[in-house]
Amino acid sequence: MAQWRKETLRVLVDMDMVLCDFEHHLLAEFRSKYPNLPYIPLSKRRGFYAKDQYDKTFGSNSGDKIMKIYRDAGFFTNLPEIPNAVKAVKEMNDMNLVDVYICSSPMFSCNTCLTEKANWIENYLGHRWVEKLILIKDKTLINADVLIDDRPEITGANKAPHWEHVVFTACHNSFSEIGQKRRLSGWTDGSWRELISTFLKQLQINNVES
Ligand SMILES: O=c1ccn([C@H]2C[C@H](O)[C@@H](COP(=O)(O)O)O2)c(=O)[nH]1
Ligand SMILES: [Mg+2]
Repeated sequence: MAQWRKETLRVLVDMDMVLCDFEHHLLAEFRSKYPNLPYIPLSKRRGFYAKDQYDKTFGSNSGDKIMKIYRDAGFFTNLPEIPNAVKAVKEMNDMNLVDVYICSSPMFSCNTCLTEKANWIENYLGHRWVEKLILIKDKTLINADVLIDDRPEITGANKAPHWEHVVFTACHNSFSEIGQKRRLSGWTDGSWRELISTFLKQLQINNVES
């Protein structure tokens, strides 16, 4: 019987706070809309949901204002790029034996979020990449080797996802406890190459063993 050999490293790359700067844009919009209201500078952001921290710090009126901003049409299309993300992801996908997909959780409470996320990918990465876009609430259901994502805890229906979660450093998680997980601090210092090379070596070892 022919042996099944897995030959490519499948990498999932998240969107918000990995490819696109959700937090920076959210704060800029909040300050421009409400110049007289108190705000949380990015250096003081803690916890995944901005709304939760605004609720706790300034009351739910402030949290509701924050939420309204990211639910408004145009918010997701207009997110700026995380520095060097597009170049790095394209280079990663061009590496021998590496196949990159974009994997993002859509926000169904925002009517335009799905199409805006696809628009962002088309605008920044190009039309071909829209076919590599996976929009799903539960990332544990996707079979891949690596997931690069800023959310420190990723849980879902599959209690033992195949991928290894690498935590991408963002303002809200820089002080979060991440246990044994690896971190990627950004796209500008080239450390993503070493990370992917380590995974590739592991894959080659597994291929030889199988
Ligand atoms: O404060 C926040 C931060 C994020 N969200 C939403 C917006 C997105 O739909 C997801 C995160 O998407 P990924 O591309 O998978 O990072 O979470 C929010 O509602 N509030
Ligand atoms: Mg994210």
